[in-house]
Amino acid sequence: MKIFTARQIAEIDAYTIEHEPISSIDLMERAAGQIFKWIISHFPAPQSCKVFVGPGNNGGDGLALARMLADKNYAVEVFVLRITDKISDEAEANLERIRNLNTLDLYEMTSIESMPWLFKDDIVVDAIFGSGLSRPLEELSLDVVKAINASDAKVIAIDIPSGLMGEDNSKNNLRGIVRADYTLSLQFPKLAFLFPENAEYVGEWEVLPIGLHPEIIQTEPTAYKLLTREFVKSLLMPRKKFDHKGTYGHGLLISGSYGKMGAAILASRASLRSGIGLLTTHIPRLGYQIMQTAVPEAMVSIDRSDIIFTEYPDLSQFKAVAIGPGIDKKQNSFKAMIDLLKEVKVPMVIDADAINIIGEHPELKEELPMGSIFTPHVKEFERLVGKSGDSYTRNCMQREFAKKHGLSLMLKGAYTAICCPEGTCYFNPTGNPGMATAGSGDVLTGIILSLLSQGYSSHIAAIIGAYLHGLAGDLASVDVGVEALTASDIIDYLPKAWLHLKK
Ligand SMILES: NC(=O)C1=CN([C@@H]2O[C@H](COP(=O)(O)OP(=O)(O)OC[C@H]3O[C@@H](n4cnc5c(N)ncnc54)[C@H](OP(=O)(O)O)[C@@H]3O)[C@@H](O)[C@H]2O)[C@H](O)CC1
Ligand SMILES: [K+]
Repeated sequence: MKIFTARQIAEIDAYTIEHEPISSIDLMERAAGQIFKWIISHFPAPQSCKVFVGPGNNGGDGLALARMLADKNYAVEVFVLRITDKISDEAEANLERIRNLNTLDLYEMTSIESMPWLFKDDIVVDAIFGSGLSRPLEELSLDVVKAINASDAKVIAIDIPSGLMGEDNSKNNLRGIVRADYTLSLQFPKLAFLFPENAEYVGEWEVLPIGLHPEIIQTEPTAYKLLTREFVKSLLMPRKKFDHKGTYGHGLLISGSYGKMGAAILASRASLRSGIGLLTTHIPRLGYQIMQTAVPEAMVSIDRSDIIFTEYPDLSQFKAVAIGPGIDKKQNSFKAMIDLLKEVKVPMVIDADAINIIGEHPELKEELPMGSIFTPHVKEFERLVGKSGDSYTRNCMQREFAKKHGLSLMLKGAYTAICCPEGTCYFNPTGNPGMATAGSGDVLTGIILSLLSQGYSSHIAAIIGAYLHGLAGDLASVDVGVEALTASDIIDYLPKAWLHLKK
């Protein structure tokens, strides 16, 4: 699903009005109708509804919604914030439609003195500002937002919480943003919904389709996309009857150190559960027996060191290489890593301490094989790319790094972001907080190595890998819950995740 900027949404809106064709007031009626349907299905018993309305079309949506709710016997009070003399034509028309209705109460607010008391059982509809917000809130709108946030009422934001910018909130006044329980976004999610620091404003969010024109949605370019099952499924390569294990590639996993052999086991098992033809796992000598016992399907390559990674086998037979899970940052590992980066010609997955080694030796960034995939969590990301004060800026740095070095850079977390060399950033919707657990990243590395070895191109392997990993975690959490979920559970649910994805 494409994610557009506020400016693009306005263009898509205008295109729809011209080419469907539909009048803009009817499009607003359609948007309000969708929100109305959502509210009556989630809050079916008519109850007290206080609708706060701003000067633009977001306010217009709120006014049309107020009329619909009043018609359905909800006790509706509408508060029109007189912030400026300007009011959009559609908001004005919807204001006229309710001005003489006796089914609702209409108030004009010129100061915070007329702010009503908000009760716990009230539904507050936030229709003050939408995608047309151009600057941080001040004066009356700021005061109203603070009062809404101080209440216990259930807050439903239309399109986007008022005060939140669709993309960049690095210079915003964070005290002037509505903290919604639910955000009902029209047709597309906003980029800001996918950043962790905005979760407290957005609450639970849903996208409500309002029938914007499919032609422009398809042709309008965007750098941001939210993955869907249909899209990820469309990337899968079919398996053919006469395929053999050579068809699905031979991958090399460099993993494990003294005390961290579990990482090698987890990544190997995940790789084997994701369709790889042959897997060789290179480990320090001490791990030999445990590896052969725990993962009999994997071949083992033994390092001369008992405890760390210091060398690697002949690379000619491998279609892809993964390095990082459970290795250490010792000097000899660093030396072996330099040699490996210079020699390797196939795509690589670079994870964990392998990322940290590169972060500590920035000169290595110039050696990175094209088509590599980096899979840092936020701390590793900072060591590799640099620090930033907010997620939007971090995302810009991430996209820039991927483009500059010609590689895929995945930032792990809720809505894992995968930035590709050509500039697109995909966000992954699968996964849950139970997956923030030891070994979860090792499993992901194993899955991606497996996909690369099977011949998927780097960014596609990263996309399928992230989606599948999160899906396995989601399916596991249904049965084991989020607290008890372990990395081994994610592996155990990979078969179900594959079936679910291909359904
Ligand atoms: N997705 C769609 O296609 C549809 C969306 N709809 C709804 O429309 C809004 C967007 O409407 P728009 O009128 O563009 O924007 P707003 O409602 O957010 O309001 C813009 C007006 O507010 C002024 N403004 C902006 N920031 C501030 C501020 N901080 N303080 C005071 N005033 C502010 C702005 O003035 P400018 O000076 O910036 O020009 C505008 O006057 C969308 O979110 C949906 O809810 C349609 O209903 C259906 C189709
Ligand atoms: K809003």
